[in-house]
Amino acid sequence: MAAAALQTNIRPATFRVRGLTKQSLAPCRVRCAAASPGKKRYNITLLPGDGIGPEVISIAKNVLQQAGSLEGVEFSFREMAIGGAALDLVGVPLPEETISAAKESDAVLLGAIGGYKWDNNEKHLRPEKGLLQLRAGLKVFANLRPATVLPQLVDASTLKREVAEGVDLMVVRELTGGIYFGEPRGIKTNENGEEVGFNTEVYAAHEIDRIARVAFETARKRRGKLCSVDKANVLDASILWRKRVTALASEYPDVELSHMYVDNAAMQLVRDPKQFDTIVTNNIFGDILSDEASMITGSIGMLPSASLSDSGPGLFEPIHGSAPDIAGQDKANPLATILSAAMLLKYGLGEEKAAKRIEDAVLAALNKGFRTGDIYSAGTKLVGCKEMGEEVLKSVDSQVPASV
Ligand SMILES: NC(=O)c1ccc[n+]([C@@H]2O[C@H](COP(=O)([O-])OP(=O)(O)OC[C@H]3O[C@@H](n4cnc5c(N)ncnc54)[C@H](O)[C@@H]3O)[C@@H](O)[C@H]2O)c1
Ligand SMILES: CC(C)[C@H](C(=O)O)[C@@H](O)C(=O)O
Ligand SMILES: [Mg+2]
Repeated sequence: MAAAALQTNIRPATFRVRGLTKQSLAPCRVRCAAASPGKKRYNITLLPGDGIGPEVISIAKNVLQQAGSLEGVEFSFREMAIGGAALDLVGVPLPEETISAAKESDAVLLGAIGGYKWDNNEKHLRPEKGLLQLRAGLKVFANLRPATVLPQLVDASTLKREVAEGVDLMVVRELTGGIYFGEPRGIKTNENGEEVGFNTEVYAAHEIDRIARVAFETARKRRGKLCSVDKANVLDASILWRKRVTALASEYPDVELSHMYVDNAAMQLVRDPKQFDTIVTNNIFGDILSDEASMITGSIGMLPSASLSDSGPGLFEPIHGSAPDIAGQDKANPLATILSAAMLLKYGLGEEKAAKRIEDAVLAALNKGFRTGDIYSAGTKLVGCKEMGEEVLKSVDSQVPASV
């Protein structure tokens, strides 16, 4: 009953994923079967989730399908429940059927989870728990969050034009460790009868090494600058983090490594964001700094992300949440999710041409002046979530063949 209730648009899986290479995080290679002649076929798990999640996912799905079809790529979509939607359906935030489907697919595209309705649930019955279980279950330890100020959106930034213009940085966030998962944790009553809440920031050397390698490789393919952000002046876990990252630097002589305390990094991001190329940091600092970086680009509604493991499907999601304040009002900016679909093609499937089609279509829609409310500025055309999606779709259609 649960499986039937959770699934829509189900098609059977027809192939397996071989996975990402550890060293280079090259796109995973997929063995294809049962596609039309000359076509490649991939299975995608869609997790719309809550709030604006379903609104932005239905748009991103259409864009993905269209860009793929122009490049000889077919998709089978399987929609599954997660977060509050899953709690309402079957009483848990990550049903067994959902994690199984995600593991069997070639890539996972998620909208967002969470909402007021479930805010007072016990912690194991919160939508957020489902997302954390999904990330842990897929072992997606490397979360890439690019923040790029597009020339079309410089005026949407809250920073001055000369500060925001040309910003192009990548936050590499460790995603399956640190204080989010560390034990012991909990709320207990101490000897004075007072309640005490506690969590543990913990990193093993191998967890630091593998995320640092991803970051060095990422920096190497970008502008060759890596800034490791920690709190090594206070936290033991950060002292080890800095030691391990420093030790790896000799393997990447072409990458210039620097270190920065997180409080300074938060300040430098708004003072002079152009100083950053690639930032590597732990789970919680990456969560906070990426939201901060998103505003430099104009809106949190613009930032996509890719979460990758050593092998198996990647998870692709906008960095924003379910935005309950605007859910159901056709106000959400779908571009972060559309650009997450482009990251899915590029990092998850190695379909760079189809990815480029989506990126170009987003730029084309912006060039035509279309803006959702969060990125609106005088002289541009205010549209809703659906219309922005339709404009991106039209731009995908009207493109000449993409060159990568
Ligand atoms: N990955 C996720 O699914 C994820 C991420 C962050 C927060 N959450 C959850 O989402 C819920 C709301 O959290 P929050 O309010 O702190 O963060 P949020 O990101 O949902 O919203 C913060 C602000 O940004 C706006 N916003 C977010 N996305 C937007 C978009 N695409 N277009 C236009 N405006 C957008 C919202 O309207 C709101 O004013 C909570 O339950 C939280 O736990 C989920
Ligand atoms: C919803 C929450 C668990 C999540 C996080 O903290 O990782 C979110 O803020 C994010 O950035 O994806
Ligand atoms: Mg966050």
